[in-house]
Amino acid sequence: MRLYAQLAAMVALGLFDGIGIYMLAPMLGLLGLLGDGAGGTGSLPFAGEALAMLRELPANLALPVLLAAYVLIVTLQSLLQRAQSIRGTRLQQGFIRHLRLSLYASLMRSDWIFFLRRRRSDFHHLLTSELARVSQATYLFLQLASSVAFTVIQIGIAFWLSAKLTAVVLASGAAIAIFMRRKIRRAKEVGNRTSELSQQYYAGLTDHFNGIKDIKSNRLEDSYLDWFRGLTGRMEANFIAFARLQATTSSLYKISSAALIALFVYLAVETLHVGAGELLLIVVLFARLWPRFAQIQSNAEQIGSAIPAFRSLRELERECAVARESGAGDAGVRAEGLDVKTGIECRHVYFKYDGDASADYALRDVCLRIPSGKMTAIVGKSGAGKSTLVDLLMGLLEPERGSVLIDGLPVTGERRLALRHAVSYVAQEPFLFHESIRDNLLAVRPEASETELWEALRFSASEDFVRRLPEGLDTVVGDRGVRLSGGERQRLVLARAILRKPSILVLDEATSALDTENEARIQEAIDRLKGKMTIVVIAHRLSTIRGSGSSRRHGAGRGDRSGRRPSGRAGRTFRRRRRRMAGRRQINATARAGPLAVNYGRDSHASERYIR
Ligand SMILES: Nc1ncnc2c1ncn2[C@@H]1O[C@H](COP(=O)(O)OP(=O)(O)OP(=O)(O)O)[C@@H](O)[C@H]1O
Repeated sequence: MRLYAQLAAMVALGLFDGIGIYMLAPMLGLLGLLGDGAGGTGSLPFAGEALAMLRELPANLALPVLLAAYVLIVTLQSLLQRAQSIRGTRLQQGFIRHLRLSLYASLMRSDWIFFLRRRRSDFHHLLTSELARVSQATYLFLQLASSVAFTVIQIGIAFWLSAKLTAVVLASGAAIAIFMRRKIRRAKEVGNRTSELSQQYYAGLTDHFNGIKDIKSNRLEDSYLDWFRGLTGRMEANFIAFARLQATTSSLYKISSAALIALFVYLAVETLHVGAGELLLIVVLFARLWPRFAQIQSNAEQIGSAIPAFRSLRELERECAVARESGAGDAGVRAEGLDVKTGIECRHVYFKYDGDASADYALRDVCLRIPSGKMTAIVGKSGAGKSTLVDLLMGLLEPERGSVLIDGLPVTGERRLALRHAVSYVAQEPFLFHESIRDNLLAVRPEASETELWEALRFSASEDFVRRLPEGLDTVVGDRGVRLSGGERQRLVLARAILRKPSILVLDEATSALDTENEARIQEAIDRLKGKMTIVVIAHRLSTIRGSGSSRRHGAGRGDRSGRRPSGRAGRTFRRRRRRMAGRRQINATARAGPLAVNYGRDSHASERYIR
């Protein structure tokens, strides 16, 4: 509706402008510059009548009345123009915000695998640079619509004044427009290149600043500078190519305009014998119209160059729609956290990252059970698939075959979201927002009280160091928490995870950056959580898990709690199992408090063993 109102305003503006110009005729007639006869105002519709009416007024009033009418028309036109320009900006910004929102929401609702397959910098690029190009193009589109409406009205007026002359001008205009279509195609090519180059620019910058420590410590600055110099050179050349294209079309329009006016005057005077009033108005109209043609062309070129950016945005939105998580953002679906009563189970789960048939499985035929309210550790060497397994357990990934069950029910659709609502995850590389410690903690539970914040900090052995900071809870942690040590970051992220009071706590090598003392404190705290929540711990080595020396250690290829190899019957079983597992990639999951151990190898049949 707003767009239609805007178009109606554009038409009105064109009419006002035409009337303004048309008023020149009686004005000139009144001043005696145009005759009354067929060659003067007499040849113009209404102009002769208007002049006759003005002449009936007292002599000293005619000119002021005419001038006042002129000022009124121009004032109305300006007021309309003002309203139209504000409405135009509203329309443009409304459209851009809608695009921004729908793209961001689509990204947020896409599944995890979608993010694993895409480069993050592409999202930044699309949501900033490409969106800015689309925003500019939207503004130009409105301007173009306004120019077209204006032009059509003025051509209508010109037709009314002199159909023959207008037909000549329009035919020339059409010929030029056909010729100029090539320029619009060329503008699209330049636009494609702009998209590619700015995508490379964003991706490069993101990578380089993420890896700035490596660059600085390995003295790689010069090679990155060379890359930057090369890319910015190409961007500059591309920009100049576009400016050249625009300058060429603009000068072509100007030259053709001069040639046309010359032809036009010649035809009017020598062949068509047009009257002076008519000729004057048509020349004024076209002198004003021609720049509009040029502007339409220039706008069309710029819009053409932004079309690739618009296409990329639509394409991303389409991809997000395909990757949309079921239940995510649906009206009425309110994900409440699941309460795990008996446990989480994997039944013959297969998973691979690449959809390709020849791609290797990251997990093959995995069966395991994680009892609720206890702590389960998943142990295996690097690349064994621990993180993948945990992502499946958290409902971030879906198995290609097999199923993940909570309390015996498969995790699909809404239950997947509910499961994630119940999980607190502490990643291998802890992430903190560039905000205060308080804000970082409140991000997961805005209603948490000061006491709860300190409790969580105490739990994660962070209380002492936070109290020592000059601004305490209000200390800003820096970009990704750069102002804190790795261990401090890990402890804060752990505090944040606990603050959510999850029913499942997943710790992915969460104590790897801690010294022995702090690790022991955290493990004591985790011990206290047992029975209150289900805890899943990922570790490279069994030794990472507290009490591996003092508690039971399970899994093929390992000795008993004293570190000695078992002898007798147990020893034979132990050696047999070790031989069977030799050469296989394996994961051992040990339940400290429970009797569960899981062993499986990439090429073996999954086996689930209960020890004791
Ligand atoms: N995003 C991904 N795309 C493709 N393959 C992946 C991806 N992430 C992991 N993989 C592959 O899946 C396998 C298991 O990886 P995963 O990260 O689960 O192992 P991990 O046991 O957690 O390793 P680490 O202890 O080193 O973190 C590896 O072979 C890895 O190369």
